[in-house]
Amino acid sequence: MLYHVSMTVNIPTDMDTATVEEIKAREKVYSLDLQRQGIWRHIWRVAGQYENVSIFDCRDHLHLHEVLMGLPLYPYMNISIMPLCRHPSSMHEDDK
Ligand SMILES: O=C(O)CC1=CCC(=O)O1
Repeated sequence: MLYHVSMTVNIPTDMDTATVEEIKAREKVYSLDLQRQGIWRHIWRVAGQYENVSIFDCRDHLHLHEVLMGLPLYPYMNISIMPLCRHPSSMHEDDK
């Protein structure tokens, strides 16, 4: 199942820089691993915001939930989710 997910990151301004960098580094490793597995299909930066728009390909809602809960930045995110289904006019067979 495909999901449109937007994540807005709000790291507390009083968190020390080394901790922020360590969490961001873990977030990148986690994200790249999911991208390699084909679970995190796309990620874009929202211009001018500390926000991304992503497409996830998960088995079901519970799988998506577990993937998102595992994000190192999860405690500092607001997340919005839209489940997607294939548009009848889509020419992409894997849009499902
Ligand atoms: O910077 C972000 O939008 C949060 C994030 C998700 C994956 C990643 O590497 O950073």
